[in-house]
Amino acid sequence: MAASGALPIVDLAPFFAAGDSAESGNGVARARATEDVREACLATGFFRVVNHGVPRELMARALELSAAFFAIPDDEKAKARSPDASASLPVGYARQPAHSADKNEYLLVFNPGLWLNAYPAEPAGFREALEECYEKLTELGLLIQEILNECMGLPTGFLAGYNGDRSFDFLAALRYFPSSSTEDSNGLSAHEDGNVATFVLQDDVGGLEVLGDDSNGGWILAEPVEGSIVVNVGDVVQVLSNGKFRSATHRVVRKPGLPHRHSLAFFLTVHGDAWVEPLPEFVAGVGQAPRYRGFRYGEYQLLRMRNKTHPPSRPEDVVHITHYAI
Ligand SMILES: O=C(O)CCC(=O)C(=O)O
Ligand SMILES: [Fe+2]
Repeated sequence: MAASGALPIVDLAPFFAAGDSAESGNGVARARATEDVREACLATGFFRVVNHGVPRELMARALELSAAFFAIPDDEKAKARSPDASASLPVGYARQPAHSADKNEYLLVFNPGLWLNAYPAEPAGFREALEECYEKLTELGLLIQEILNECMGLPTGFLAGYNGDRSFDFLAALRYFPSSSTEDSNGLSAHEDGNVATFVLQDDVGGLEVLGDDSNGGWILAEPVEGSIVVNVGDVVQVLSNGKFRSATHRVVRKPGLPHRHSLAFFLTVHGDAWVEPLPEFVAGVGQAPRYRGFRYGEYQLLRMRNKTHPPSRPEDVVHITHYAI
């Protein structure tokens, strides 16, 4: 059961206003927002942003067009897939296999400026809405990365330099199937995201839940709030911070009697060649032993993908970030 309690709200307006000297009202407001992000990352790893720079009209339009896309017949949706089965990226439409515990279908879009995506022909305007969302969510992602840099106490611009390549980010348009009272309610099993941070827009159906920290226990409902974007930190930040910042555990639950649920999730990631290990600021600098071995991000991504394509028969063989724990 989802515990009551709400996600912390972070107002990003001061980052879009002019004037950023530490003494100005704006500087104070930025510092407050940064502290709010820090507290959320130390607790559950989840928060909600408002005044985030992604136009409301665009969010509503993208979700509406996404619903229109998923409503077309399956054989039509299946056409929005890479024509080349050996393509290096899983662009386009896919549906969870029937045996999967996850009950959803999705359309994946990679950086439109760098990759050839597979878009559906219908509905008109969907491709444009996805590409606009991609651009705006990348901007938001980089702003949040800058804020994380600040709240992790890293030298100015460190994360921007470490993660300056945008070729592995992606956007997922998701649709969850309604659940009948005779099946279990899982929509997306409890998991942590492997990336830097994830940004979720959702319709008004609800179902995204976040695992609370020790003080509030249980699952917290990330309720739909129009115009807001739910943000969670992923495994890369957890490792860089040597476990100090939480990669949030979350899931999607389907309640019987509710219609399909639609969401758009943007994944800010690092390049596959990026080396991920606890940063000195969180290890030697503070007299702590590293809690993770270093790894190449692409290796972790492949192992996680194999969890899905070849689910291990023993649950303990599913690869999580604990794979690299010392
Ligand atoms: O659909 C959502 O609200 C969340 C999706 C998610 O957690 C994921 O795709 O990793
Ligand atoms: Fe997730």
